[in-house]
Amino acid sequence: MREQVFLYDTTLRDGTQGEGISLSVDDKLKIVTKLDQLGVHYIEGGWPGSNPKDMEFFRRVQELHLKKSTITAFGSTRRSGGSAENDENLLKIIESKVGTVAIFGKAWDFQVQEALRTTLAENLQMISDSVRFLKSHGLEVIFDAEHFFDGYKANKNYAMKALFAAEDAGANCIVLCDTNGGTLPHEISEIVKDVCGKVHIQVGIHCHNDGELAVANSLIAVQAGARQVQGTINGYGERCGNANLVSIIPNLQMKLTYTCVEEEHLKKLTSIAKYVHEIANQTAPSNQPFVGRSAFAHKGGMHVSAVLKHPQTYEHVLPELVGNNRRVLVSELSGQSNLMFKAQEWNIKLDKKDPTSKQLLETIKIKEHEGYQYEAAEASFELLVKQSYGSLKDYFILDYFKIFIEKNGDESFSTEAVIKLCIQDEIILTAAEGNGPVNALDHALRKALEQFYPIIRNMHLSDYKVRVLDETEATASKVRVLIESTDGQEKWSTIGVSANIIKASWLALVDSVQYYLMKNDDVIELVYPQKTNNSLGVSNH
Ligand SMILES: CC(=O)SCCNC(=O)CCNC(=O)[C@H](O)C(C)(C)COP(=O)(O)OP(=O)(O)OC[C@H]1O[C@@H](n2cnc3c(N)ncnc32)[C@H](O)[C@@H]1OP(=O)(O)O
Ligand SMILES: CC(=O)C(=O)O
Repeated sequence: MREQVFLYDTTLRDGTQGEGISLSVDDKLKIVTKLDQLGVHYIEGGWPGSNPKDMEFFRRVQELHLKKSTITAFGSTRRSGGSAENDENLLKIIESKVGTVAIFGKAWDFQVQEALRTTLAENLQMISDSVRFLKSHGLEVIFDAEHFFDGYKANKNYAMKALFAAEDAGANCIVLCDTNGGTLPHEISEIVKDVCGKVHIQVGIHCHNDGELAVANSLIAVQAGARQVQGTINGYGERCGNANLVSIIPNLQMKLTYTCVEEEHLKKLTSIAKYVHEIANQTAPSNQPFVGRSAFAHKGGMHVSAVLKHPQTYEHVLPELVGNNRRVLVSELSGQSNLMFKAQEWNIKLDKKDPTSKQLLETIKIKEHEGYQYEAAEASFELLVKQSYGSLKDYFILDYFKIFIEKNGDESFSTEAVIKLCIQDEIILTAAEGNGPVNALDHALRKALEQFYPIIRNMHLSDYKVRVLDETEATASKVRVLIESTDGQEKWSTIGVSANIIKASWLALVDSVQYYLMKNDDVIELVYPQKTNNSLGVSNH
């Protein structure tokens, strides 16, 4: 029988204490909807006594019809020397109309003396008064014992008294917080076990990641008896962050024997992690466990060879179980197996023994040595494979291009490109201006191609990156140009390498256009059959 572990998400509160994370009320409401769909039990919306935004959140969240999640408010125990009934923070919690609240109180004598500047007895009274007050208003009360593990190590007797004060006042759950994030797994295990043997209400765990152990500490706390786990999506939070629920959930559910969410909801983890990164305006780390783009990306030839035989050889879980997917990267570290996998994706039949495959692998390794990086430019790689196997239709031939850059008297520069192409036996000469040489070339190329392939209007370049490959050569250095393009739906990346930045850009640009035309060949054939029935070569590769 699997035991239930309750999830308590604090992305909207502790998560926003992370540097660079700021969420509007609308952002918070969107995240709440997703967490409810995942099946998170508690969602801490914010601190009503902190700011008007959080107060507005608690007003508006009542309009959502949540299926699974309970919204909770956060706050501290009453101020030292005051009364709970008159405490502004506690009154704001009541005003927020939540049914559940988490209040934090000090469990470390050092903190009581240094941060609160009050007596140990008054702190226990603050905990007790605050819990009792909130309970008298009919709330479910979760008591977050701040700095519990440091407090336990410094003065176990006092740390336990803080917990008993909350329990005796009627708290429903006691959460042990590793607030400074420095506790080690074996300490967490021993201390949680001890506490679970001494209190009679549910015990929870709240870990920070300062020792990069927040996930491990949360898991071991559950094994030691904790039944509520607090954390954030993607591990956002104060300093180095909170325990990452996106990793905790599959570990508890797939590796250990606990239930947190319904089995089929595990598949939502990848999309929810991405969604929250997007809303929080954060770059998703590609190596994020379980859900990152690289979490199941295999690069070494040996690994790919084995994974193709059985995924378990280099994967700890199947990617689809958490909504992710397996990827194979191509680089100088590839073997034939990498090529086989990629070719399969494009419906090309490759034979490991075929000399063309061997030749292709050698070409890749030589090109990577020259500075190409195909794992970052899969569209260029696909073109290379198709060209090697003679299945690439060429759409235009470059005769020449010329670029004119003029510096005018008023400090401004003007740039113009002239291009001559052969497209379907016709010679086309176009000129265009741009705000730089690559932009002018792009415009001139499009002007020529649009006459034959109007579909080209649907695509544009969305990113252009240049990397100097050998800095010691200064302006004579080789450069790698990576271009990202999009048609509004798909994105693709292409690459060019040369000591001449214009040439490198041209190579990447031509690949980008060529790739788009190739991907839309059926449309081109359908709409302009008379213009595509010959095959012309572009000497780009
Ligand atoms: C471990 C955690 O993550 S706890 C959550 C931390 N998060 C935040 O602080 C974000 C939201 N905070 C805020 O908006 C503000 O700090 C407020 C509105 C809550 C308080 O603001 P201010 O009244 O200006 O106080 P300030 O932030 O400067 O100091 C905190 C006060 O709370 C007191 N305090 C700290 N912990 C507790 C506690 N558990 N119980 C009661 N009082 C506490 C401190 O002693 C200090 O009191 P002092 O001003 O008498 O020295
Ligand atoms: C309560 C809380 O956020 C902490 O102790 O880290």
